[in-house]
Amino acid sequence: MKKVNVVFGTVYGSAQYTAETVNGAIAKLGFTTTLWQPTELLGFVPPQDELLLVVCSTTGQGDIPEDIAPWFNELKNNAPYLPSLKYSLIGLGDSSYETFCGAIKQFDELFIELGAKPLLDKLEIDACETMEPEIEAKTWIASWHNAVTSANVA
Ligand SMILES: Cc1cc2nc3c(=O)[nH]c(=O)nc-3n(C[C@H](O)[C@H](O)[C@H](O)COP(=O)(O)O)c2cc1C
Repeated sequence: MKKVNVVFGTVYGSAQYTAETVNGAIAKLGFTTTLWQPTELLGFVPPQDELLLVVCSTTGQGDIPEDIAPWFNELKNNAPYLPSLKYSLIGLGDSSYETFCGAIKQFDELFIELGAKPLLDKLEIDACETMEPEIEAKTWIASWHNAVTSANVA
């Protein structure tokens, strides 16, 4: 089975808890996972023969949290070409902002620029609708697993 890299960006900790929960759920499915701390990410170029899952909240006005912003900027500036990379995205946001889940949308645009391919539609979790984003994310992992299996990339 492929290895899975789980990375997260957070301000108040919800995205971290969500990332920890999905990391556990993916490991339970039999995948080998690495849960990266945002501080460890500088210099990390996602290996293209492994899967990438980004869990990220939005701050400011559609902005990327400060903890993961250096990695985002590094990827943007270095622009590694990653045509074989399959990525998945979970965004945490609040639909009372016009820039709902703006950070995960920025990640989506960045990975498309780098040539990477989304494994399935991103999940956007709305704080107006749930206080427990990790539960929605854990349910979504079933779709993620289906996509991995049907794309035959496991
Ligand atoms: C100061 C501030 C600014 C925010 N800006 C946005 C935003 O632009 N778009 C959005 O969708 N959510 C926004 N949010 C909502 C957070 O993304 C949401 O509450 C999320 O669950 C927080 O996750 P975290 O604990 O991982 O940081 C904002 C929240 C705060 C407190």
